[in-house]
Amino acid sequence: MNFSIETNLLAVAGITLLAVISPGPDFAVILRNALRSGRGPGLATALGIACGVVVHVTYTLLGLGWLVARYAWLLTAIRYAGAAYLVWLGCSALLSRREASGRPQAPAADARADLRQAFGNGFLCNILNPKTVLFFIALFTQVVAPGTPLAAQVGIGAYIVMAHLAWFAFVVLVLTNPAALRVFNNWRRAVERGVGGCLVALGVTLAIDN
Ligand SMILES: NC(=[NH2+])NCCC[C@H](N)C(=O)O
Repeated sequence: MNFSIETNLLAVAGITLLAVISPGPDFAVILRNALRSGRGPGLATALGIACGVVVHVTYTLLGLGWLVARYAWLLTAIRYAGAAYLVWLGCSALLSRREASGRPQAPAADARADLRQAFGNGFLCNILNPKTVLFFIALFTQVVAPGTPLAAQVGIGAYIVMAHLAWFAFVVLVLTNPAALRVFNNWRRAVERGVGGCLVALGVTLAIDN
């Protein structure tokens, strides 16, 4: 088959958008952090996710995807670590006692710690998702390589990073606008429990799903 580079780029653009937008662990952790801690930590979570994607893009561009095929235990290890992390995030949302989203009067040091923690949540959640690992390997072996010029491959990587950042930042901005927060504040406990339950369910599914 002889796909033109334009066809390939369109395919990559479309496949990426679908993968980014379809709800999964990253989406759940964005919900958890934006609703719990507000806009700043929500955006820090989105940035963490995007940095996780930078890592996926980097090892894929370096041609290290074959490691996962060669050492199957690598993917298994990522899967169990990711599952445990999601269950932990979910349980902490289920058991959370925090008040008022965004905690406007939080001391500066607390606020910085919140941002760092939120960034780490997004980063780890993304990096430990075996489906994202497989997404990159499949995309770069089936659609991008081997004839695609390196500059185009780097451009595709940058596009995938930006697509994650833009989508998840957009979700955070929507969730933390005043109207949405008013609704959320009336249902705070239920929503936090619901999101926590989803995270635990995603973790358990990841652990038992082959
Ligand atoms: N290309 C990917 N698989 N990206 C990460 C997954 C994004 C997915 N929509 C989620 O919310 O978890």
